[in-house]
Amino acid sequence: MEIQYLLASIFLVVGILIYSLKSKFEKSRQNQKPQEVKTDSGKKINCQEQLIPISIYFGTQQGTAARFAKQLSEEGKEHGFLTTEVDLNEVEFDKEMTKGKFGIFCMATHGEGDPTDNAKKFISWLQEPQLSLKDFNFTVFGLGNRQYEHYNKIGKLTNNLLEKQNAIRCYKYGEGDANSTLEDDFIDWKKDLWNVLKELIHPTPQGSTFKLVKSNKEEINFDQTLQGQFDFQTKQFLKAKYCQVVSITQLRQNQQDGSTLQIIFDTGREGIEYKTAMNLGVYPENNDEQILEIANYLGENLNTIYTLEQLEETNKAKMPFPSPLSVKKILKHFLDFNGQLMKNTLTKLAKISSEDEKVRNYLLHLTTEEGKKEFQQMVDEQKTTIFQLIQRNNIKLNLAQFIELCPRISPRLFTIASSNIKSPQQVEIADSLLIDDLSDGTQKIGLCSQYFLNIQQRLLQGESVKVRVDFRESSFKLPDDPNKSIIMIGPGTGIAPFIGFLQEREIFLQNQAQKQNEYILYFGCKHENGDFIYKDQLREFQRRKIIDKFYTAFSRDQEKKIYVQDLLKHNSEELFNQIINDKVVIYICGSTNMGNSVQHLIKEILIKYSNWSEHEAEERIQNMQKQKFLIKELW
Ligand SMILES: Cc1cc2nc3c(=O)[nH]c(=O)nc-3n(C[C@H](O)[C@H](O)[C@H](O)COP(=O)(O)O)c2cc1C
Repeated sequence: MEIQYLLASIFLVVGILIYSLKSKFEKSRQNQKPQEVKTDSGKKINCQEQLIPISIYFGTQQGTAARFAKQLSEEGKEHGFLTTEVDLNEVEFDKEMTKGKFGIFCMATHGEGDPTDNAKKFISWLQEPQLSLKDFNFTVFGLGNRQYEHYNKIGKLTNNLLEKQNAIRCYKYGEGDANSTLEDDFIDWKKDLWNVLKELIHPTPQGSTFKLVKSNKEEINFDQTLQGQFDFQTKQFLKAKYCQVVSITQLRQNQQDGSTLQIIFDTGREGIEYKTAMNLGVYPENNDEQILEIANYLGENLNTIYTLEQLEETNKAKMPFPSPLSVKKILKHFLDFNGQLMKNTLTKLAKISSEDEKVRNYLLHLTTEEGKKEFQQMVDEQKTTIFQLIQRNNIKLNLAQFIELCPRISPRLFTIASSNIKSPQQVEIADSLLIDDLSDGTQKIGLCSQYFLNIQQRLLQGESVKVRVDFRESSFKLPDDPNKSIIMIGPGTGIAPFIGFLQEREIFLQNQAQKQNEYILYFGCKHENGDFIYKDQLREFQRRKIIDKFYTAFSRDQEKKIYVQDLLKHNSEELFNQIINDKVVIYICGSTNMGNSVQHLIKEILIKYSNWSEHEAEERIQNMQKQKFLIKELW
C-alpha cells in the first residue's frame, strides 16, 4: 500500500510551458526606478514597480483569433510580461479598460462584416459616447478574408473606435487574410511588438504555468458544471451537450464527385430547443486507432489519469482541458493534431528538438522566407499534420509537450436543414465530406468527415452514438410578414436552410385558403443524377406547389457550364421588378465565390434596368442588407 502510495505520488512534473527565465529582465526590473516613457502617440505613461498586466482580448467565432491570442499570451510570458488571453464575452469593460492597462485585440470578422458572437457586447459598448479610455493602451490585429465584401471590418472598426475614444495606441494596427497569408501577416505584424512594449513596460520573468500530475482519482464527467479557467474552445466544448445520432445516410445519387451525408440528431431526449436555419456546432473526436498510435509514441497508457495543476496563482493561465482526465480522453476530445500545420508549431517543435541540431535547423528553415515554398507544399499538397512531422523527424517528446504543441479542436459549423415547427425533436444537417487528394496519390479525410464516417459504421453495427453539439443564432430567418415572397439561392449544401424554410411553408399553407406570396428556389450542382441532394424532397415540394418556381443549374450535364448566376441573369427583368418594389427577401447560401458573383450580378441588373450609377446601385444593395431584404450565409 505504502509503495502504491509512493508510486502514485511520484508524479510526472513536466513544465508544459517551458519559458526560459531571462534573468536579465529580472535584474533590470530590480534596478529600475519607476519612470516615465513615451508611447507612439506621445503621451506619457507611468511604469510602476508593480506588474502591469497585458490582456490579449479576442473576438472569435471558430477559434483562430483565440489561438492567436493564446500564442501572443505565451510569447508575452516568454518575454517576461504578465499576459493573459481574455474572451471578450467575459469582460467588465468599464472596470477593465478604464484603468491604465494594456490591451492587445485579436478581432475576427464574421457574417456580413459583423462582430463574432463573443465580441458583440464589446463592439456596442465601444460605440457609447465618451468612454473614459484615456489611460488604456491598445493595439489591434484583425482576422478576415479578402473574399468577403467587408474585409476585416471589425478589426478596423475596433481600431478606429478605440482611437476615437482617446485610448493610447501602443503599437501599429495589423490585419491578416485567411484566404491566403493569415499566419504570415500575423507574424509580420507582431515582429516588433514585444520590443516596443519593452520600451513601455518592464518585463518580469514568468515560469511555467501548469504541470501534469499522475492521479488515482476518478475521471471528470464533462456534463458536470466545471469551474475553472479554460481555453476558449474547451469552454465551448464544456457548454455543449451530447445529442443522440438517429441516422447517417448518403444524400447523393452516386459518389463519383464526392459524398454528402445527411445526419439526423435526436434533440428531444436531451430537451434541447432549436430554431429553423440556426447553426449547429459539432465537436468532432479523434479516432481511436490514431489515439492509440500517438499514446504509444509518447510512451503513455491510454487509461492513465492526469490532473492539471496551476503553478502560480498570478499566472491565470487558461487550462487546455478539465481534469482529472485519462490520456485517452485528452487525446480524443481536446488536441487537434490533424489540422493545418502552423509556423508557430514549427517554432515550438524546434525548441523541443533543440538537442538535435539537424532537425531543429530544418524546422526553423521552414519558417523562413527561403523555406516558404517547401512549407507551403507541406501544407497545400501533402497536408502534413503535426504528428506526421514529429514521426518523420523522429522527435522525442512527452505528453505535456504534445499538449502544449497542439491547438484545441474547434467545432465545425453547419446550417440546420430542418424546421423546428415540423420536427421539434429532430435536427438535421448535410455534410459535404472534405476529402483531399494528396500529391502522393493518397487521400486525406477531414477530421469531422472521418468522425461522421466512423459513426455511420458504428450505427450500422447497432451501437448507440452521441455527439457533442451546440446551437448558434444565424442571420437566416423567414420574414416577419409571412406573406412576403422569398428568393432562395442555394447551390450544393447551400440548400440546407431552405429545406427548413420549405417545411415551414408547407405547414403554413395548410391553414391558408389562398397563397399570398411566391417561394422561388435556385439550386445548382454538377449532375442531375449525381450530386442533386434532397432531389426527391425538392421535386415533391415543387409538385405540391410549396415551391412556386424551381430553377436548376446542372453545371456539367451539357457542354457549356451553367451556374445559378446564369439562371438569375436569364430572369433578370423579373428579379429587378421584385427588388425595386421591395417585394422579396433574397437569401443566398453557399460558397463565398458563388455569393459574391450573385451579389455582383444583382448590382449589374440594378444598373441595367434603372438609370443608377454603380455607386447608387451599391448603396441600394447596402440598404437591402440593412433592411434584411438581402441575407447571405457564405463560407
Ligand atoms: C460565415 C463566415 C463569414 C465571414 N465573414 C467575413 C467578413 O464579412 N469579412 C471578413 O473579412 N472575413 C470574414 N470571414 C473570415 C473570418 O474572419 C476568418 O476566417 C477568420 O480567420 C476567422 O477567425 P475565427 O476562427 O477566430 O472566428 C468569415 C468567415 C465565415 C466562416
